[in-house]
Amino acid sequence: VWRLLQVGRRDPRLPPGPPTTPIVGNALQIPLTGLGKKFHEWAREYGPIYSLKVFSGTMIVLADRRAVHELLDKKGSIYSDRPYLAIPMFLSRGHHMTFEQTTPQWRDKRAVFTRNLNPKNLDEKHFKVQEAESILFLNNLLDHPNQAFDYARLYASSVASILGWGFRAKDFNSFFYKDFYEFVDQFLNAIEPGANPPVEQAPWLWYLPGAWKRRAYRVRDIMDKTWYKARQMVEERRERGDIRNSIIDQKLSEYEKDGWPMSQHSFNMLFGEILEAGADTTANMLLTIILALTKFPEVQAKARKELDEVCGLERTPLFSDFERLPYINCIIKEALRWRPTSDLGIPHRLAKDDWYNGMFFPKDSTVWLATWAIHQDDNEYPDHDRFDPDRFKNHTKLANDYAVGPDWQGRDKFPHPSPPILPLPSPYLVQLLVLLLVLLLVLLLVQLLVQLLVLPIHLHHYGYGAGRRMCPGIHLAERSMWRVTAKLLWAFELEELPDKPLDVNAYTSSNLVRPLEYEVKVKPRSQQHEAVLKKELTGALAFLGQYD
Ligand code: HEM
Repeated sequence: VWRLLQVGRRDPRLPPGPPTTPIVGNALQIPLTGLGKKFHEWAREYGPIYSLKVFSGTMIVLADRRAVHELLDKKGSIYSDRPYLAIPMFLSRGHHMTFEQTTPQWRDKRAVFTRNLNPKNLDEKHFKVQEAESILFLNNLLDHPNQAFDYARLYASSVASILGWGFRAKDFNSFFYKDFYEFVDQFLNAIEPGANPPVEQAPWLWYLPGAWKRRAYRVRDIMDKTWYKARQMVEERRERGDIRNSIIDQKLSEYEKDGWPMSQHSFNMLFGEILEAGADTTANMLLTIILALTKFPEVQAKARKELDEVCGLERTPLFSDFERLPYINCIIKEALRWRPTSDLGIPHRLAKDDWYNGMFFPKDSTVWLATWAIHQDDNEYPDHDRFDPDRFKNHTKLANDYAVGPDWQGRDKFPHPSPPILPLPSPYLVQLLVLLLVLLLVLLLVQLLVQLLVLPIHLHHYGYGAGRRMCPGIHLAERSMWRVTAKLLWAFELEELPDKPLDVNAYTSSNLVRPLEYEVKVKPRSQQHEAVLKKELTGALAFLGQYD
C-alpha cells in the first residue's frame, strides 16, 4: 500500500507544481482541452519552470526562454526525442514522423522535408506555386468577400498539396480540400493533449471502453483511406505518363530506382504529413493575421504606406521586395507571438537524467515548451494583448535566422552594431585598441540605456518550436504568410462589420488553435488595384493548370 501511494507523488527534487493526489498525481487537473492556456495559469502560480505528475510519469513545463535555449536548443542530443504518444501512434499505425522517436528512420523522413523545403529550393523552384496561389486567393476574396475563412484554408491546402503530391486543391470539392479537412479536423481533435485518458502513463487504461477509443478506431480508418486514396491518385496519373514537379514524384522515381527505405504505409503517411502539418497551421495563422489587421486598422495604414512607396500601383508585392518591406515581416512575427496556432507545441522526451538550476529532471520526462505562456508574458511583451508589429522592428530577418542562433541573448535581443574597422598605425596599436574598446563599451552602454528607457526590448517568438524538432516547414510557412499578407494589404482595406463585431479572444481550443468563424469587409482599395489583381490572375491560372 505504501509503495502504491508513492505513485503520482512529486519527488522533492523536481521543480515545484500543483499539489498531487496519490496514484493519479495531477492527471485530474489536466483539462480535456486548452492545455496551452492552462500552462500559462500554472506558470503564474508555480514559476516559469514547474512539473506535473501523471501517475508515475513526470512532465516538465518550460515557460522560461533561457531554459528553453539551454535545454531544448543546446542539449538537443537528449531533449529531441518524442515521448511515446499512444493515440497518434495508434492512428498512424506507428508511422508518423512528427510523433516518432528520434530514430535513423525519423532522420531520413525529416530530410525529405528539409531538403525539399529549404530556402534555395523554395526561392528558385517552388516560388511560383505560392505566387500563383496567393494571387488566386486574393481574386477569390474579390468575388467572395465574406469567405475569407474558407479561401484561406483552400490556399494553404493547395500550396501544400501541389508541392507534396503534385495536385492542386482547385475548389471546395477537391480531394485535397474536402477529404483532407474532413479527416484532419477529426485527427486534430483525436490527438489533442488531454482529450484521451493518459494511456501513455497507465497503459491498462487502453482496455477500458469509451467514446475516445471508438473515435480513435474511426479516425485511424479515415486516415488510412485518405492517404491511400491520395497515393492511388498519384499512381494513376504516373501510369498515364503524367510525372509532375512535386516531392512525391521525385521520391517515387528515386525509390523505384534505388529501392525503398520505408514501407508503403510509412511513405503514404509521410506525404500526408505535408498537409497535416503544413496546411492547417498556415491557414490558421493567415486567419489570425486577417483578424488582427481588421481589429487594428492603424497597422494596415502603416503597412500600406511602406507598400505604396515600394510597389506603386502597377503590381502586387513580390517576395523579392522583402528587404524593402520590413513592416510586413513584423506583422507575421507579431501574429505568431500574439496568437500562435500551436500554443503548446509538441512535447519532447528527455533521454537521460538531467539537472537544471538545482532541479532534477528525470529520464523519460515529457518536456513541454509553454509557447502561449512565454508569448503572453507582460514582462517581455508589455500590453501583450495589443497587436503591435513594432515589437519586432529590430528583427528584420525571417524567423529561422533567430530560431537557430547559437546564443540565446544574441539570438533574441537587438543585434548590436559592430564597430567600424580602421587601419591602425602599428606603434599606437595597443593604445588605440584600448581607446576603441573604451569607446565601444561607452557606445554599448548608451545603446543599452536608450533601449531600456526608450525602446522596450522584445524577444523573438517560439511559434515554430525549438531545438532539433523545430518545424521543418518554417521556410515555406514564412514565405507563404509574407506573400499573402503583403498582397492582401496592398490590394484591400479590411473593415469590421458594424453588426458583426470581432472578438480577438474567440478562438477554438484544439491541438492547433484558430479564430472562430468571423466575417470582415474586404474592400479593394481602388479600381486600379482590382484591375492589377485580375491581370495577374491570368498568368496564375495558366501556371496552376498543370496541377489540375
Ligand atoms: C505558420 C505555419 C506553421 C507553424 C506555426 C508551425 C509550427 C510547428 C511547431 C510548433 C512544431 C513543433 C516543433 C517542436 O516539436 O518543437 C512543428 C513541427 C512540424 N512542422 Fe510545422 N508549422 C507550420 C508550418 C509547417 C509547414 C508548412 C510544414 C510542411 C509542409 C510543417 C511541417 C512540420 C513537421 C513535419 C513537424 C514535425 C517535425 C519533427 O517532429 O521533427 N509545418 N511545426
